[in-house]
Amino acid sequence: MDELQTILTEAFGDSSNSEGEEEEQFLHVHSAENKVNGKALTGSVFGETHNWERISEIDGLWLCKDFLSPDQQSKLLSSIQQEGWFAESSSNQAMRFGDLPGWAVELSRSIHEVILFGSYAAELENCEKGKEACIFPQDLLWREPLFDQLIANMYQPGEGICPHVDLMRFEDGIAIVSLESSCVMHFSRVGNETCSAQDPPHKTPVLLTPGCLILMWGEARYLWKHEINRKPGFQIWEGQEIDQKKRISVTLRKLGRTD
Ligand SMILES: O=C(O)CCC(=O)C(=O)O
Ligand SMILES: [Fe+2]
Repeated sequence: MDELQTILTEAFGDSSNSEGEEEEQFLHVHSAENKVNGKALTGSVFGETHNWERISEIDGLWLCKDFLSPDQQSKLLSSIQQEGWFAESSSNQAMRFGDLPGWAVELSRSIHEVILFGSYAAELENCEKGKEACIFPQDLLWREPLFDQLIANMYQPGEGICPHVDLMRFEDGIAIVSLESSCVMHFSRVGNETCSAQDPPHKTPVLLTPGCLILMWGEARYLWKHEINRKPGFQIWEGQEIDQKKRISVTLRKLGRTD
């Protein structure tokens, strides 16, 4: 068994013997391959390669565009649909605390795995070291549970979310999975607000495509606001206005301790 597989097996157990077998398992570890000698390293989870991108302007902001395959996205969407949260047109948000639904536990586990693979790949490639290269700090990655709160948001075309920093009641280390429509999420530094049209605050755009995962920790979580403005004229990427559809996102966080 190769080294990476050993680490994963130690961390998660044998994936063929996973818990919650009554839940449909929409994510599985199919293969793990690495090439320690060559330059190329393929960290593969669910039989696919995952690429991590660091948003260089913002410390602690990471994007994994290919987190979920189209098939995995459909399965996740149907798990969400089965919850019935968005059955009524008036409802566009659902929150769960504590014990998360089985599919969300599985999603958290997959997030843990892709971070672990990505971190291991970066270490083997021996590229950047230190804080800058860290996809997710170890103390956050290994906390138990990784996440115990979820919000599912559904946005119709034109709907978004105002600039905000997530509440302090949540710990550091937040994950957001995007489904259906692509959108641009903008990040702006806290304290850089200006109302002047001549001097608008600098915003960093990040394209969230269906199936992508973003992680926010440290500065990205505490010192930057994030927003999605889907009003006409704001969803521009590479000079083109994004064709908006309904969008669903799943945000996973960990409640802070109250003691
Ligand atoms: O829908 C999203 O992608 C973002 C959601 C969000 O920022 C939040 O719920 O705090
Ligand atoms: Fe947020």
